[in-house]
Amino acid sequence: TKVLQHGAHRVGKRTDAEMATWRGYGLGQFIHWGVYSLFGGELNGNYYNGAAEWIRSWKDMPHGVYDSAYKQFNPASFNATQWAKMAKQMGVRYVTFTTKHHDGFCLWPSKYTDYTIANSPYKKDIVKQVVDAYSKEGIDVYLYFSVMDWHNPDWRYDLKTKEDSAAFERFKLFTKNQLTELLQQYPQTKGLWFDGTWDNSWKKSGAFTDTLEQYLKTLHPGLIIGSRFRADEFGNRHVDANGVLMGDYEQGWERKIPKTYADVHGNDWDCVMTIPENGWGYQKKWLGHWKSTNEILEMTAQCVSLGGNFVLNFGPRADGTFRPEEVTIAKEAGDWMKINSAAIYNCEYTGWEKQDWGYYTKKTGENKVYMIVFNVPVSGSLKIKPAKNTLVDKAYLLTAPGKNLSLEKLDYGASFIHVSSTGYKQPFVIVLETKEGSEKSDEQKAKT
Ligand SMILES: Cc1ccc([C@@H]2N[C@@H](C)[C@@H](O)[C@H]2O)cc1
Repeated sequence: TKVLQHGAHRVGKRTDAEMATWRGYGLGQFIHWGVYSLFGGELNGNYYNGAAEWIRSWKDMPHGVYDSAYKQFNPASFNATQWAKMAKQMGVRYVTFTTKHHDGFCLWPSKYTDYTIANSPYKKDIVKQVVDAYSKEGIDVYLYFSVMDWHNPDWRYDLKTKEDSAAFERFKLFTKNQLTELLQQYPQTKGLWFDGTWDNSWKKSGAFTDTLEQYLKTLHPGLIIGSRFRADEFGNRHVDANGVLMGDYEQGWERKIPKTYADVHGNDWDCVMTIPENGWGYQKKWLGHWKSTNEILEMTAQCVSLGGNFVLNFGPRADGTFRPEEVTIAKEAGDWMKINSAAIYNCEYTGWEKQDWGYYTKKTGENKVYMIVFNVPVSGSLKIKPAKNTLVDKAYLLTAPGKNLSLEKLDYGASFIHVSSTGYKQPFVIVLETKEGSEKSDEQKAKT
């Protein structure tokens, strides 16, 4: 391994209480809201075929049109309490909210630029309303912050000239100042979700990113920052030159989910996901397929079963209302979570061999394993193969703890759980009560 000045400062997961809370969330909400929400991916009847929050970069979008649109941003009926109650009902344990996206428009009254909500017709501090309302509902708040800032004239994609470097020095100070005011104005914030850090200018600023991260954590002890923030002195991102994660959790799973536990390399991680195929800000027209509630629940179960959190994005309209599809998903997912959240909250990877019917989760130190069943085979026989030195005492539906399901022992320590093969409209949870021990083969039994 190389001796790095600005690589990872910790190998393996954080072991403090704040990170343990983060690890147990299971389900989160992402919200993308800003000037881009005014356009909804459309201008003069033409639709941008990229992600709606990137519409400023569309060749058909004159920068002057986009950069003056904030003068129309006036969500008079915005009600952060309604947002927070919808999120509470959905069963999310944390929310990640866009304070400033790539366009540079600040949803808080930043002292370091005029391009903020304070100079819009709405005037009021949106970040404060969101932080206060969600915290009041008991939902932890994380702030999304884009380093890349298309509005700030000192932003640079690369550092080629002395002038570039002089400008970027000003930009780095601007970034540090904005992050300082966010943490000082909104101290309830539990973490920062960084984006827009892939360009050479930032990759060439490894030492600065290291110093800044340490400064932020000194300013706000316990602060949680993912792997998308830092670069090491060689410009490596997410993992340093020695392959060690730089950050409190792996932040690379954007619109994708790891297939196996090996893919997560023993790190904490979250997956952030859109309901349509792509697009985070409000889009008038969702292109292609959008996910059903059952698909969302399956992604949630898949993430928790591999030790991560699933974070579902909502893109409210410029007036602060949500699309009906989003309201429906929040309601339906919440109804399922009300019954089944024992298999999601504070759950982790079990190490049991994955089966086709769905996903295993378990709580640390509990002699229970949860089966979250999505695909019941035509036989109605669900195969289970406990981890070695683990026996299953009994099995029952989470919703019917008094009624044991029939467990048929098979060879090699496997068993069948026989359930009805039809009639399912949504996933369900089976509880396996476990104990230490190993299956005695017939020969072994015969010997004793
Ligand atoms: C190529 C690319 C860059 C940035 C993004 C941003 N990350 C997501 C969390 C959204 O904020 C999206 O705009 C998506 C794709």
